[in-house]
Amino acid sequence: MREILLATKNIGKLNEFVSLIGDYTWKVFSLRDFPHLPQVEETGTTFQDNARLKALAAAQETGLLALADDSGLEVDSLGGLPGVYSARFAGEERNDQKNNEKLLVMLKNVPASSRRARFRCTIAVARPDGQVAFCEGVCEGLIAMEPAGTNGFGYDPLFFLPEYGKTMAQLDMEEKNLISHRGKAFKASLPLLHKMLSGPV
Ligand SMILES: O=c1nc[nH]c2c1ncn2[C@H]1C[C@H](O)[C@@H](COP(=O)(O)OP(=O)(O)OP(=O)(O)O)O1
Ligand SMILES: [Mg+2]
Repeated sequence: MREILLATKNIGKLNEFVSLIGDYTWKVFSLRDFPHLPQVEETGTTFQDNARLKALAAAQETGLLALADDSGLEVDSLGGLPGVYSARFAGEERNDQKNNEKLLVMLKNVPASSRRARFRCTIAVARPDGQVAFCEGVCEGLIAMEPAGTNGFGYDPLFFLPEYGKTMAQLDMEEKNLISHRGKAFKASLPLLHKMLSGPV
């Protein structure tokens, strides 16, 4: 059977990928199946750099085809921040609640009309032989004035989707996967996955 390693430590992302992979007849591994792999430092300055670092390390250390995601939130009125630093926005210890609070404070006096933002996701698919390919997905929205909803993770409670009248955290996972940056990037990656699985890994 085809095998793929989902190289993320984020349980929210992992659940979304497992749901996205859904019916495909792949055997899916996660980093929990390889607890002794070293931590990958996300030293890149772009989503692509960090996605490559994570996917390549996982593929080379396990011998499996590996898929990694580097993603984040770009807020126009903050010049694209927190961007590639989204996970570490309020400090190295990575706390979603604190990140959301910091974002609201920074946008305190910003009116609704200037709160445009987008989630961006770059997926890297890497083979143990060092071959890497990338896909991207984007989801446009607005930063809400206060959090709403309990689904999802990260900045979902603050990410308002005008066409739904809901935040991302008020959608269920299937709804989120249909429109999210990650869902779009994953769909775009399917031909790549098939291509990279077709040769000997
Ligand atoms: O759908 C999303 N809904 C809400 N927030 C999101 C989403 N997608 C990314 N984000 C935020 C969370 C985190 O603050 C950062 C990702 O950081 P990022 O380094 O890619 O992921 P991570 O450290 O959580 O896990 P890992 O690197 O092991 O995949 O952007
Ligand atoms: Mg990370």
